[in-house]
Amino acid sequence: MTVDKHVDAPELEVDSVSVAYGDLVAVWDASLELRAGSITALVGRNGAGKTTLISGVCGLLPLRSGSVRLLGEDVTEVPPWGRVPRGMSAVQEGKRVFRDLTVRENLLLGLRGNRVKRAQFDSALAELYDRFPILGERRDQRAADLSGGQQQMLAIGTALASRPKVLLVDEPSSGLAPVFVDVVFECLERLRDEGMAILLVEQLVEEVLGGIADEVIVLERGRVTLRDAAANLSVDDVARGIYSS
Ligand SMILES: Nc1ncnc2c1ncn2[C@@H]1O[C@H](COP(=O)(O)OP(=O)(O)OP(=O)(O)O)[C@@H](O)[C@H]1O
Repeated sequence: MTVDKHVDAPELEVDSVSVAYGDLVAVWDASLELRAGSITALVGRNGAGKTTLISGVCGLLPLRSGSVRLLGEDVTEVPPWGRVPRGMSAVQEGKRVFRDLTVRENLLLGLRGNRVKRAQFDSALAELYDRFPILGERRDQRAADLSGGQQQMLAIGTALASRPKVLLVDEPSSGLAPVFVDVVFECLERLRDEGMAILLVEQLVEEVLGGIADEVIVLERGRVTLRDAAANLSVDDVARGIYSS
């Protein structure tokens, strides 16, 4: 019998990545793997390097060393816009939506930015409204008039326009009331259950361990200090990882 060696291959392989701002190295030698149908949470205190790592992985910041493989292909030298059609999409921190545009206009920009063909706009929008009914109901309203949780859903919906296999999400709970955090996390869990590989930067350690994460990576002063299945970890373990150095 022939065994397909790609069956268990990770969707994303980040190998010994370092990222610097000039002389300041903010991430040292970080490695991680994302598998289909899983959520990996990246935790660490403020300034640990979480956003820097995610920016290096999606190509917004150049790597000082190391490599990134996406669906088996080395994309280390591929610019961020070239990674999107290859299957990677990112949601940056702070609900990056265009507040003065309507929900529909925001989603259309996402479709255009992701090079979806014009003839497919209607079906792609219908798919997004199906996934997020509240966005469908409010399609003609300005994004500024949505709640924080709905704006975060819109940001995620825009990132989904390219039908990514790998989704990087930077602190989607930031600034949200707990009820909206639940809604956003449910949305991420649904995407995971549909087979997406998700890297989630998150400060809410209890929520991360309480169900949403399959794997947890702790980053401290730019270095990975702990990496394990969420089921094997307690909040204290993670706190020790964060405060060990
Ligand atoms: N544009 C920049 N120029 C120079 N240094 C930066 C820049 N952005 C971040 N840093 C530094 O890099 C380090 C890592 O910052 P980063 O934003 O990645 O941390 P973080 O873990 O995402 O923090 P937070 O949870 O506060 O968002 C910090 O020391 C920060 O001061």
